[in-house]
Amino acid sequence: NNPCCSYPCENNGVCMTKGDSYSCDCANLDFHGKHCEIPTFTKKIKLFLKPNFETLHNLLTSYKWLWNIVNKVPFLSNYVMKKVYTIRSDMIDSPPTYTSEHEYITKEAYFNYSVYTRTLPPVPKDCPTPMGVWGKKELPPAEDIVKAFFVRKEFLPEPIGTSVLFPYFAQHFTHMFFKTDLKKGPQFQWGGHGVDASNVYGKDRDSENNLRSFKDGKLKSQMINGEEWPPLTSDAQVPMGYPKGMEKSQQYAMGHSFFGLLPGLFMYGAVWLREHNRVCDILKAEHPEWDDERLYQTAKLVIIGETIQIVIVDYVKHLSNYNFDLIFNPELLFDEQFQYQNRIALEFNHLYHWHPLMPDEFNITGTIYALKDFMFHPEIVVKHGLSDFVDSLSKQRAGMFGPHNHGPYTVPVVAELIKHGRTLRLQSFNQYRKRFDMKPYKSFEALTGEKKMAKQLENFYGDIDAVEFYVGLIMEKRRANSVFGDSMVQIGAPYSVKGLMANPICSPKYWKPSTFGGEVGFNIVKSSSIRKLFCDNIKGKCPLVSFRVP
Ligand SMILES: COC(=O)[C@@H](C)c1ccc(-c2ccccc2)c(F)c1
Repeated sequence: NNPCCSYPCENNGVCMTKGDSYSCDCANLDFHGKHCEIPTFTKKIKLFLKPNFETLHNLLTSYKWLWNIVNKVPFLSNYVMKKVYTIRSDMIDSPPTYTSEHEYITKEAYFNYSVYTRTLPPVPKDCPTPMGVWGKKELPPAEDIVKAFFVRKEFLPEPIGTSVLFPYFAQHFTHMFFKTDLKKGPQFQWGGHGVDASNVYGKDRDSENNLRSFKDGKLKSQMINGEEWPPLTSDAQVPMGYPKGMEKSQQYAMGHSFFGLLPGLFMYGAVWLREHNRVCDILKAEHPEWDDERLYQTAKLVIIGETIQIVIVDYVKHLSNYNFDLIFNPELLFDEQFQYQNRIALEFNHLYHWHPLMPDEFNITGTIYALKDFMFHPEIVVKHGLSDFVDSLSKQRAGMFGPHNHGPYTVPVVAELIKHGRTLRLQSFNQYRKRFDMKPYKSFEALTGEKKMAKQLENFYGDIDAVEFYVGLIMEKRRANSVFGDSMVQIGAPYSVKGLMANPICSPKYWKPSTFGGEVGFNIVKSSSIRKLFCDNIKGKCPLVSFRVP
């Protein structure tokens, strides 16, 4: 059978069968030899000089005094940030190379936008085991894995003090580009492959037109108790997945049909709506001669810019837990070869399933809501007011990403995710470790950092090289004072950084004052932060707005 099932080619060499033998294609790689195992001379030097992940991570998350200096010296902080941009982005194939439908390169991979791209091709169908050659003939039932390792017994709080504001930001932000079209299949998606602010403005022109007021560039909204909120679907006809029996007066219209489900998403929908309309007022004051369309389109670009700024300096800064202040500055890449194009990968979608961060109940200024009382009740946010709501989420701890912390409502979601990984024949966790420059784990104990679960995992999978992608991410031991394990950072960071910096607004032709309505708009982008996003849109005293509990 297929000799490529054992993945004999190292360093991203491409395995090609020839009858029942194989050859490794090492073209355009810094390696050669039968298995692309021999580095070229220059590569040897680079590999020697490359600091290993462990040292880098420890350096970045300790030595506060050192980073306080680096953060203050632009020459140094810009140098470090440019390294982060280039090293991370270079890990992503651009143009995209594989899809879930073929284990070899096809023209589909480039021209078919309606599927997620794949960083590693699917395991060939004619292999001895689901993971190639390792492990058992059959993978254990997903339900058994979930029951044994994922189900929450008691809420495990996130160790560094992440607040519930954080996972809701993650969910609202990533629903811009994680839009699986399950009717067609788990490899199909209907998103725009990047930060396109479709979570605010809707998925297509039709939805956009229904959400716009067509006055002064603004989006439709309604005033309730002196605060600005999203309109109702009776006023803005966009598809919102509300359950049948739901009261009409609670059916709010937003950019994504899913956002009516959770008040945390409604909160972000509301604050971005206010921010868009606030920016329109500022732009109109600057350009009284501009019509509705120009105000709308320019405000939209400002919102995209604000989103990327906030994601880098607040959101990613928090989850990386680095002492180094991350910077959003596209100019750092202007003297590099850089592809301003992005394609959302299936693996990025899978790794971003952070449901363990969600608690089972929410404390909003003393009122406790069980998750089931939260769902499809966006009016809770209106009742408490935006200020008290964001303040409460900033004070409540999020859950830890790891084993035994999936709440009951998320168990079916994660079981389905594991099944999708199998349908789409994702390669093993260790294969992805190698693809992202990490050493594969040699034992189950090395992966989990303990004995009990390692033994159980071994009973299920038989071989460490047969552990599935998402299971590996969940079971991986976490480093001290980190939100995630090494693999989540090392695999997620390239997708994340590429997705942010390859946005068109970061390209030289876009990244200039005139794109954002002049210096005023440009400065709104550069000075935005999660705290400012809320405080600029809440009258009176600003509440606590933080991804970390006090
Ligand atoms: C040097 O490390 C990095 O590049 C930092 C900035 C970094 C960047 C992005 C992530 C990240 C990982 C998973 C999902 C979303 C973001 C991350 F965990 C760390």
